[in-house]
Amino acid sequence: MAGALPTLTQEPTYQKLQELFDSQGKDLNIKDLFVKDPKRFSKYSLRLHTQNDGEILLDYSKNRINDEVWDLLLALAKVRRVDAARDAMFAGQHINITENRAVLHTALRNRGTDSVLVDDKDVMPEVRAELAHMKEFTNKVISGVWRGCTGKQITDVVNIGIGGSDLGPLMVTEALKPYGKGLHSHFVSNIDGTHLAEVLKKVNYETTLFIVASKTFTTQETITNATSAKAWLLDLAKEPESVAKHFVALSTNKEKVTEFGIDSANMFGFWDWVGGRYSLWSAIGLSICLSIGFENFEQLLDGAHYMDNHFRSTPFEKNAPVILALLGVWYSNFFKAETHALLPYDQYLHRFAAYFQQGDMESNGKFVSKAGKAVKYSTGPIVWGEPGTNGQHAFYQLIHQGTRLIPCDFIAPAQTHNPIAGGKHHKILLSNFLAQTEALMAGKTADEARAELTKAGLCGNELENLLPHKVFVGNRPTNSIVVKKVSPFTLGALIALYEHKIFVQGIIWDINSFDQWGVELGKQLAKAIEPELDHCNEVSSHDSSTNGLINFIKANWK
Ligand SMILES: O=P(O)(O)OC[C@H]1O[C@](O)(CO)[C@@H](O)[C@@H]1O
Repeated sequence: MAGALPTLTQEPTYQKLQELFDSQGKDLNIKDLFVKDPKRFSKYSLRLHTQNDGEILLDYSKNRINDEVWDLLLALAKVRRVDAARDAMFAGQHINITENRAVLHTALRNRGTDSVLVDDKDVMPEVRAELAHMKEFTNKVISGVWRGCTGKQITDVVNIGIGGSDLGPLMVTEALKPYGKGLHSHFVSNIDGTHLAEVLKKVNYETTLFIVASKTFTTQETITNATSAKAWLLDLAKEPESVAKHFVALSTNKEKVTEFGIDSANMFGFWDWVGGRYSLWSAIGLSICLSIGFENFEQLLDGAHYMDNHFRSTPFEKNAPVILALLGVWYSNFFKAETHALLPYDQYLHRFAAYFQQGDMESNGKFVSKAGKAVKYSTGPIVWGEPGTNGQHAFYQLIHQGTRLIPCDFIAPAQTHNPIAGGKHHKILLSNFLAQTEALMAGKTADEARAELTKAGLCGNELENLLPHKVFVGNRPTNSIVVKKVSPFTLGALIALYEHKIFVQGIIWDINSFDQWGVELGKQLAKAIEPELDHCNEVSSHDSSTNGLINFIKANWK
C-alpha cells in the first residue's frame, strides 16, 4: 500500500504549478496562443467515437493553458493517484469513508458480463434482476396491461421524490422528450403544498400512477407529499385496494415502504452503494423508463457504460473526465474562480445545470479533507447555468464584461430533434453557441471598438466616452462539448462524463465526494421549529432574528 499523500498545497507538483501560474500562467492569453500554434485545436481537442450515436467532440483549446501548464496538470493527476482511486471505486472498495460504503453507480450500468464485487459478493445478478423487474413493469404500464383501480389505462405518472430522487429523473425525462412513449410525466419534490396541488389539478386518479422515490424512505418532503397523494387517491377511489394499483415505491428501505402501505411486490429496490445523486441509473430511473420505454433507458445505461470504459482505460492526456477536472482545478485553485457555468445549447437540456448543481455541489462542497482536517484551498465551485440563448439575454453580460472569471462549458448537439422552419432555428442557435465561445476568447480591443464607432459615425468626446464600455477583454475560458444529437446514449455518456469529472476533482482535493452531512443541520433545526409554530405563545428560545421571524409568521399565517 502506497504511503499517505502530502496535503495538496504541499504537493511538489502543485507548488510547481503555483510557480508557473505566478510566472506566466496567469498572463496566458488564449487568442495569442492560437496565433502561435495553428495546431492548437487538434492538440487540445478529443473526438470520442461511440458505437452507434456518432462522435462526441470535446474542444478544450479555448483555455488558459500551454504545454507546460498542461503537462504539470496531468502530472498532478498522476501524483494524486487518481488512477488508483478510480480503480478502487470500480472495484467496490468502501471509498465513501464517512458512511463506510462502496460507491458503485457504475455497476448499475455495467452492460458487460463482468462481475462487480462488493464485500466479496457479486452484485450484478441483483442489478440485472431489478432491471428485469423494471422492464416488465414498464412494458405492462406502457402497453396498458397494468390498469388503474377502475380498469382504465394509465396515462399520467407522478414521481414524488426530492434531490437525487427527483433531479435526475426530471432532467433526463425532459432531455429525452422526443423519445416519449405517450405517458405524461409529472414531478413533485417541494414540500410546498403548491407543488403537489398543482400536479393533482392536472391528473385523474383513475389513470394516474404515483411513484414514491426515496432511497431512505424517511425524507420528510417525500413522505409528506406521498401521504397527501395517497389521501387524495383514497378520497376519490374510496377503496383501500386502489393503492396497490396506483402506488409503487423505489427505495432501499423495504420496511418503511411496507409501513407506508405499499406492497413490497410493487417496490423496486436498490442498494446503499448507490448515492442519491448517482441514482438515476437504478430503480430511481423508473419514471424515465415509463417516459421513454425500457429500450431507450438501456441506451442511456449503454452511453454511461461507454464513458465508464473510456474513463477506466484511457491515458489521462486523452481522458475526457480527467481533462475537464484538471481544467476546473486550474481555474478554482490558481485563478480563484468561484463558479463554473454549464450552458447547454439545447432546450431539452434545460435542467442539466440544475441536475449538476446537486451532482457537483453536494459532492464537492466540502471544507474538510478525508482525514477531517480543514483544507487551505478551494474545493467544489458554485455550479450554475441556463440553456442558450436565454442565458445570453440574462447573465452573459457579466461573463463577458464582469470582474469575475467564469469558466464555462458549452454543450450543443449538431442535429436538432425539431428542424422547424427548414432548420433555421437550429442554425441560429448553433451560430450563437459558436459565436459566444469565440467572443469570450477573442474579446474586442479598444482599437477594434474605436474603428467600429468611427465607422458608425461617432467622433470626439462622444466616441471617447463610449469607447471603454465597448471593450471586451476576452481571454475567458470555455470548453465546448458537441454531440451528434441528444439521444439516450449520448446523454448517458454526457452525464457519466460529468460524474467522473467530479470524482477526479474530489480525489485531487482529497475530500469525500460521496457523503452530504452539510444538509443535516437545517433538517434538524426545522424539526425543532415545526412544533413551535403550533404554540400560541411567542417564541423566545432562538436568537432575536429567528425569534422575530417565527413570531411574525405566527401572527400572520392564519
Ligand atoms: O432519496 P432520499 O433518501 O429521499 O433522499 C433525497 C435526497 O436527500 C439528500 O440526502 C439530501 O439532500 C440527497 O443526497 C438525496 O438525493
